Amino acid sequence: MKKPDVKIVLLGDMNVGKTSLLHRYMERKFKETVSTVGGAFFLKQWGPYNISIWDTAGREQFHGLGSMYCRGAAAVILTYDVTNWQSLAELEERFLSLTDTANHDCIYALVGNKADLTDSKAQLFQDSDGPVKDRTECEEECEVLSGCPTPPASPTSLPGVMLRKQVINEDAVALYGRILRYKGLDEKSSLPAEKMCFETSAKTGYNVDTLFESLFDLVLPSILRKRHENQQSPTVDLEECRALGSKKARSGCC
Ligand SMILES: Nc1nc2c(ncn2[C@@H]2O[C@H](COP(=O)(O)OP(=O)(O)OP(=O)(O)O)[C@@H](O)[C@H]2O)c(=O)[nH]1
Ligand SMILES: [Mg+2]
Repeated sequence: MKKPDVKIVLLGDMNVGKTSLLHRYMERKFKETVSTVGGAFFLKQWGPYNISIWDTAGREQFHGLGSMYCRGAAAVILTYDVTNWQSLAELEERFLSLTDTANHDCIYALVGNKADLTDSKAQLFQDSDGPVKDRTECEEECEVLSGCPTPPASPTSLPGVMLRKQVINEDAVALYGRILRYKGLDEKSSLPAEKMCFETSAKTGYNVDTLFESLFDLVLPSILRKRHENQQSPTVDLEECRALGSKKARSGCC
């Protein structure tokens, strides 16, 4: 198994769509999920580098594991659900302190998932690798969501019913500022909120590639630094070895 050059961790409350985001990115699919137990990782080859992306359980009972997964992380994706205000509040109340074990130069992204439920652009987005949905399929999904048939199509009508957006981008931007302050970082010399606050849909794929691939580019300096340090003093990262252990598959869980 390849040794990861860098680690990215997904954190956030249960049900916000962390696992679904990873499936969408790695497998190009939106599929049924079961609530994550513990954590699981995927390995992504990005150019000459190997990036491990860790999915964690949002359920309270696994909370204690969070800081272990964050240990040595170069980036943390703090995920919430745009239709659920509490899921944003939980990031600050419950998850932020877990990132104390991340790298000192760790970068933080705030991700509002399920944008397809509130935003027609996200709902109509078509992942280039995903199956093409026809209008009937969209209408069926809409009926499941709303519990009633969609009105007859008109040139301006949306294919689905929108839910109320409980978290707007400004809320995420404000939280990003508070995260920087919590970390003792200066806003002016940190990555700007506009670059680090995303809205995504794991369901349609909206912004999912942009999210992961922007982060991959941003963690490159961390990879280069780590490689340089390893060349200076070649040591074995015991924690990483223990965590990744004898897993032979490309992805796994623990
Ligand atoms: N409409 C919509 N539903 C989504 C989206 N992402 C996830 N879901 C649904 O939300 C539910 C939870 O998704 P998961 O990916 O399992 O959530 P999670 O954050 O991994 O949850 P835990 O593993 O319990 O922490 C599932 O029913 C998904 O189908 C999305 O972008 N849009
Ligand atoms: Mg999960």
